Order: sequence, then structure tokens, then C-alpha cells
Amino acid sequence: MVEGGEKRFPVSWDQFHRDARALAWRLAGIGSWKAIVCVTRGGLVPTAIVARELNIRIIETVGVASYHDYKTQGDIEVIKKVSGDVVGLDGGEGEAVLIVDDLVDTGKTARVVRRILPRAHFATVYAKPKGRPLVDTFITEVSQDTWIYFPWDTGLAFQPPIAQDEQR
Ligand SMILES: O=P(O)(O)OC[C@H]1O[C@H](OP(=O)(O)OP(=O)(O)O)[C@H](O)[C@@H]1O
Ligand SMILES: O=c1[nH]c(=O)c2nc[nH]c2[nH]1
Ligand SMILES: [Mg+2]
Repeated sequence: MVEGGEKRFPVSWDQFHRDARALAWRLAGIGSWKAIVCVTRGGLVPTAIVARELNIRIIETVGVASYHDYKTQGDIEVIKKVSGDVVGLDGGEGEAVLIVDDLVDTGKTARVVRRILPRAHFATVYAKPKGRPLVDTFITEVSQDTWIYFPWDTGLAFQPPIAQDEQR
């Protein structure tokens, strides 16, 4: 959640692919997992990239939404639960599971998913300071007052020259 003057962190498809692949490289050096639980919808694209790189073919989803209005967080809603088969793999409680999301911001989403899969490994591509303690592995940290613009939410648009912006 961003309050007051915000900073912007726009991410292109190319940069996102590189960052998600960097996440897969890091995860490959840490452990191995039998299944991915993807936190939809933001986790869908990084899950595809990580699953390809780590050769994981069991993909489950958990549907969580809280940013119903652009940039304003509401109550957390679990729209789709995790299948018991996946939670119970190996020792249960998500022991064999890798959870993938695009980012942690306040950490509220991660806290809810962690409650369902307490022993899973939680991985995101980006992290903000408040959410950071809730993730096991991430690639890039941005400040709390930064909004990350993902390529699937944005398009090419004219940018006014910096000098013109300063005259306003
Ligand atoms: O750490 P938090 O403050 O909880 O925010 C992080 C969550 O917010 C976004 O999901 P969103 O609720 O917007 O739903 P979406 O993935 O369907 O876009 C993002 O994909 C994370 O899942
Ligand atoms: O596109 C997004 N960018 C963000 O920085 C963010 N934080 C929570 N949810 C988010 N969605
Ligand atoms: Mg999400």
C-alpha cells in the first residue's frame, strides 16, 4: 500500500523474465520441491517461468485478493482454497511445496497463505520492507513508498520530457 508521494518502479516483460529467472536460479541452489502453489493472479506469470526452469509440473493455485481498488488494500479474501492433496504432500503442512507470488507489499497476503501452508517455501520476485520478513526468497527489494508497475498492467504511452514536467 502506498500513501502520499509515491515512487514508480515500472517493469518490462524482458526485465520481469530476467528477474523471475534469477529467482529460479536462486531457488535451484536452495532446495527442491514437488509442487508449486501459485498465488493468483499476480503469481501466474512468475510461476510459469519458475516451473519451467525447475521442471515442476504439479501446479496448484490459491486465489487471494485484497487490492480491489487500484492501490487501496481492503480485506483479504481467499477466493480459492488449496487442494488438500497438495497441502499433504510429504510431511504435510506444505513441506514439499514452493509458494510463488509476484511480490510482497504489506505481507498480509503472504501471512494468510502461510497459515494454510506453514512449512512451505515462500518465494516472490519483488519485496517491500514490511512484507520482507514473510518471504524466504526474493530477488529485488523496493522501498515501501514505491508502486511496482507490472507489464501485464501497463502499456506503451507518451512520456512528457523531464524539463516540461519541471515547469508545471
Ligand atoms: O503484501 P500485500 O500487501 O498483501 O500485497 C501483495 C499482494 O497484492 C497483489 O495481489 P492482489 O490482491 O492485487 O490480487 P491479484 O494478484 O489478483 O492482482 C500481489 O499480487 C500480491 O499477491
Ligand atoms: O501492481 C502492483 N504493484 C504493487 O506495488 C503492489 N503492492 C501490492 N499490490 C501491488 N500490485
Ligand atoms: Mg496477488
